[in-house]
Amino acid sequence: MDAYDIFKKLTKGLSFKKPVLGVKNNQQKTKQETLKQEIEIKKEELSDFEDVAEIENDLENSQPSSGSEEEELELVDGVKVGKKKRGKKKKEITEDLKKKLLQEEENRFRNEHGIKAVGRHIPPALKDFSDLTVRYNVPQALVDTVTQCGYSEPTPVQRQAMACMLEDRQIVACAPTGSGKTAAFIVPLLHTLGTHQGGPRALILCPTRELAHQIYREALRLSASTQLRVTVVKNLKESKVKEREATFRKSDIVISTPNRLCYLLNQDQVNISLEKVRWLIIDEADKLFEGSSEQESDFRQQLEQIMCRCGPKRLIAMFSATHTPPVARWSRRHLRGLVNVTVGHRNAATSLVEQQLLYCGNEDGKLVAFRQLVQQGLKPPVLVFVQSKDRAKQLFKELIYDGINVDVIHADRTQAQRDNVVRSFRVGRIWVLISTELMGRGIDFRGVNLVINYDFPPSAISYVHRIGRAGRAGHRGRAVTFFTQDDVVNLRSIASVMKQSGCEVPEYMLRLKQDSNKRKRLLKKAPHRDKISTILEKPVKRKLEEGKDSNVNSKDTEKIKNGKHKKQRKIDGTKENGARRSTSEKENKRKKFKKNKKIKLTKKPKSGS
Ligand SMILES: Nc1ncnc2c1ncn2[C@@H]1O[C@H](COP(=O)(O)OP(=O)(O)OP(=O)(O)O)[C@@H](O)[C@H]1O
Repeated sequence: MDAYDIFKKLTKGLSFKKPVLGVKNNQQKTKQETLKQEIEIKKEELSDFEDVAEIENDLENSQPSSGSEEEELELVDGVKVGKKKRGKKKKEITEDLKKKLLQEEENRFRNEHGIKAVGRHIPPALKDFSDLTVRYNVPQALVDTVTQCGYSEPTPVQRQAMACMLEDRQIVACAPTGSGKTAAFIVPLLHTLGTHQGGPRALILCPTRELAHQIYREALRLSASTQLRVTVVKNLKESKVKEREATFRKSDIVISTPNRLCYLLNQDQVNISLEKVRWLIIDEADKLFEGSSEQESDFRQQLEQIMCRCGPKRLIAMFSATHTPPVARWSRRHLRGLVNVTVGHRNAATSLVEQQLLYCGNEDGKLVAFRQLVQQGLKPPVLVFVQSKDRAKQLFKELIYDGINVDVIHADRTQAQRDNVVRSFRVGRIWVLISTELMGRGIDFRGVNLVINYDFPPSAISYVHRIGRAGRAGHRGRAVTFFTQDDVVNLRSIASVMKQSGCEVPEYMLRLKQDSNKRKRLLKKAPHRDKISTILEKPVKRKLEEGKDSNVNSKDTEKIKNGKHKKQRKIDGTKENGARRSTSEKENKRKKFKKNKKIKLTKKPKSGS
């Protein structure tokens, strides 16, 4: 006991005038500050919450009395000055501290997994799949099915989104491509819906038919241990509509594009109720909300129609790898108690893909660059993106005659053809698949090694999704993006995405001026490009002949010099010296095809037709 303490005890209950109090207060302040610091240090040292209350008590008990608190003091034998009861207050402090520490621990866990969650009372992220059973009573059989699918631990988006959905929280989740968003919403649905009752009680909307089928397959896989029925809306021929209606009613989960669903709902002979719908999932939400105004977005009207038909208790969850202002605005307005979940940086490309930009000069240069990539050795499967159906067809014609195992998918192909192509690509019968933006989103082809953006993507968002077809579920991939002078408008935004995901890009690209009007125009209308065709314009040809172009190897140059290179055509379509492969089987087929086409065109229409 020092002089100060003796003095304090002796003067207990007496009041002093300012000068003495001032000294005392200063001393108390410094003591309190030291104590606070001590508590903070101890808190940081704590790793186990259980001990917190105990240590907090110890610290508080060792705390010297402050001016406002009375201390038990024996003045004369048996005469005691009372002490304030602090038990209740202490308990409150301990509870508060416990909560704070739990929250801190939760935040630390989220940070470790790159999860950001914004909203009120956010459910803690799952530590592993067994948390599903412990915290939410999810049947062990369902958890076992998840692990049997090869999912040993939840991905970051699954950790947070599953917990939110299982606590009936509406969410907007934005997580990198290939990070398991599909399972993130399917597993909670399977648990929430419980037993088979029909309905439907959950609707999943997505932008393309291909994606709907893929989600359907994943839902089937994950629901193997349940009695729930899952269906995908397909084939809406008049004759089949009644049949579809029946299947629809018997299903617990229905997957569809908004177009198909609204078409079915609006059929006169169909009477479908969405009253029982509990969950409405919108996958690739930003794609569906594309268009800056309500008039531009058909989807918003379709969504309103669907939402009006659903019961008042329906909940909404939106998922995508990219997040745009229209989605943010809409969700803020319509989703009560919303939790915004973001994994990593918003609108960032997956870090699993090694990205590269390749300047090709012009359209001919692109074809040369493509062939060079082939010569260097492509590791299939390879996905090639072009900007339109016409260009997809043109590139296909070029590559098929190069003997590449290639096919093409675009909106002009029949459903059967599209299904067939997707199946063949999945099983490895096709090595190179040319596609329009149709396959740019959501499609999960396991193990795509290389994505080639033959035509520059119309926006950074499109770029993120396209290259995200590679580097999925933890596997690494590569993306090569061709560009010409015509693509400079969007070059900076794409270079920035690359830089953000850790790729090297030339500094000048990040400093390029951006013309927002031009960029908006490009979003609405793709730039005009020359036809994809093996036309060697003079400067390129000269370079090739001189072997100056770094994109061309010596073999090519040799062939060009000897006039033996494949298929050179002039702009007017006549063949150049040495370009014909009259002996080749493929060339014969081509001639035959042309001949047949001519015959068809010159045939007189039948009378009466
Ligand atoms: N927990 C997990 N562990 C391992 N693999 C997983 C896990 N969850 C999902 N996957 C696999 O990851 C791949 C990508 O999943 P998914 O298609 O759901 O990604 P996504 O996030 O929806 O991608 P995109 O944004 O491109 O649509 C799938 O092949 C899926 O089987």
